[in-house]
Amino acid sequence: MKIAIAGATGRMGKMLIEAVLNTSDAQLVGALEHTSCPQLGEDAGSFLGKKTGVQISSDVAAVLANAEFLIDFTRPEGTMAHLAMAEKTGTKMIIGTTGLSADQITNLKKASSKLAIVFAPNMSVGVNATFKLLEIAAKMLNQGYDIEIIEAHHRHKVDAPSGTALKMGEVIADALGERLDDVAVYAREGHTGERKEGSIGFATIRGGDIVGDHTVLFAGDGERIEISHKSSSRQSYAQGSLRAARFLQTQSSGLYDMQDVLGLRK
Ligand SMILES: NC(=O)c1ccc[n+]([C@@H]2O[C@H](COP(=O)([O-])OP(=O)(O)OC[C@H]3O[C@@H](n4cnc5c(N)ncnc54)[C@H](O)[C@@H]3O)[C@@H](O)[C@H]2O)c1
Ligand SMILES: O=C(O)C1=N[C@H](C(=O)O)CCC1
Repeated sequence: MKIAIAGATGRMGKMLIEAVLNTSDAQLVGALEHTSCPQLGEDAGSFLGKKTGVQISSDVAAVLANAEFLIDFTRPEGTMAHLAMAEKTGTKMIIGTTGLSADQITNLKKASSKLAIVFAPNMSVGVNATFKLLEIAAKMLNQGYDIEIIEAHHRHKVDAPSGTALKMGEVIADALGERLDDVAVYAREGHTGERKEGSIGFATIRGGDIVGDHTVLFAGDGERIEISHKSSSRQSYAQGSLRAARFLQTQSSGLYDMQDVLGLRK
């Protein structure tokens, strides 16, 4: 698999470069960064003390012309710019960027009529298994349990709630026959009044180097059930992304997520 990495100097970009270099069926063919990145022109493996022969570049057209796959963990505006070029070059995309707007997701859907894309807020196997556990729990605890989603991430994270927390909310709302937009409560402050029955609350913690923790609390009378996932390394996201690339080898178009990649779709 000829793979280019976008956001090559970021937390995920570096993890992905290392994973590609250590994977026998993958070859690093490009490393993208935005035009003001100080490391442009450096070898993409220099942070590992390795020479890969791939320079960090901001030339999206040139990098994508040479790549079968682009793994993109950047920012929504970067991902959209890369997508526009990938549509021209036919480079399949694995997108982990979170915080996309509804319009940006509509653009992804349009592009996927001709381009194969995996787009998922969390590439780890464990989180995607947790989505299934939440679906089962929500169906079993659909009366008398208040649902709250608590997520914690490092101090550098720029979007909230996390894409994973929002997806957990969607999975639960869907299992309960609701639309997340109708039942979500994203913030509480001041005199909020009593909790609205059937709402799904979100709470966000940001601090230190927390890789990513998610807990869904089902709070009933006299008991609480918690379903938690905790990431201790970004490796699980990188390995999931490589699984997504392998999955896309046999797809010529369509928008997929990790449930498709892992064969978990019902
Ligand atoms: N889906 C998942 O499994 C998963 C896992 C971890 C992180 N993420 C998401 O991935 C994204 C990146 O996370 P991170 O911790 O690596 O962030 P980061 O800030 O460490 O890295 C982002 C990289 O993108 C680059 N970038 C920023 N804006 C750009 C633009 N407009 N064009 C091109 N490049 C641009 C930055 O220079 C940087 O190298 C976030 O949205 C995060 O929520 C998703
Ligand atoms: O570190 C981040 O940023 C993460 N973002 C994803 C999200 O928003 O859910 C996945 C977990 C890590």
